Amino acid sequence: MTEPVITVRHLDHFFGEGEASKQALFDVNLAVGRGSLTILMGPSGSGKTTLLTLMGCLREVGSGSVMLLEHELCGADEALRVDLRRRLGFVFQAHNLHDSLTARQNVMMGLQVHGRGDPARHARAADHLLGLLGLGERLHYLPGNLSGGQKQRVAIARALVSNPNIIFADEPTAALDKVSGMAAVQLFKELGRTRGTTTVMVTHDPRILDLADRIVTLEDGRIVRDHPGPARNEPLAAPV
Ligand SMILES: Nc1ncnc2c1ncn2[C@@H]1O[C@H](COP(=O)(O)OP(=O)(O)OP(=O)(O)O)[C@@H](O)[C@H]1O
Repeated sequence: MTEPVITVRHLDHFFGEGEASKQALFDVNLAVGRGSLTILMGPSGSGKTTLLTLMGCLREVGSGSVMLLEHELCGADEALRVDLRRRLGFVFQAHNLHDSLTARQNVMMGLQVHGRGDPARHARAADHLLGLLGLGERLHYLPGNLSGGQKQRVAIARALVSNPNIIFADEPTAALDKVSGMAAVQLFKELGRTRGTTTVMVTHDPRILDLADRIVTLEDGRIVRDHPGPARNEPLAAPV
């Protein structure tokens, strides 16, 4: 594996406190290599989203260890987590686009949270990604005039435009047809190859599995399988 950008050790997670407390993750251990595409699978309620949000600094890590980009998240303060989140891209099912902004402007929002910059350069970066995702003709459309799949692709472009170190995606292709779903995941892979961008993705989409470097399956809050995906380009074992 390339050097890990995420290392999870003995991670437990509980929702609620006292008698109402419910354990959602049990002793999860995982290392994710730079530039790889890791898929998290498993039945509903198995803990995929919980794990993704813990690794993505969207929840506090209370037990065990998560090293993210060389920083420990267990006990990390909000300032560090905010700082780290700036280096991450998120694609979630509820795409949270701004209804009053065009596709281009929504994607540019992904850059504006990083501070001021040259608006013309931001627009060019947004247009480039929207073009790669097949929305070059829809730059000036408002979300209300886009289909569910087109909105999802705008959300993907917004997550990618800041050139994040790691992309966390929860069912990013659920609303997409086969061609645009594959194109989106190919783009994640391409970014992995050319820029070392790492992707961790929850999906039930069997069409995507062929593109995975790694497939991790959760059940009842535990990793029950962790194996190389078909696209893994390293040899499975060192030759002897
Ligand atoms: N905010 C919460 N409060 C209490 N329990 C929660 C909360 N979020 C998740 N859970 C519970 O934690 C467990 C894991 O949920 P999680 O959403 O991580 O599963 P999942 O594998 O992502 O499921 P799905 O595929 O349906 O999204 C479930 O039993 C769920 O009910």
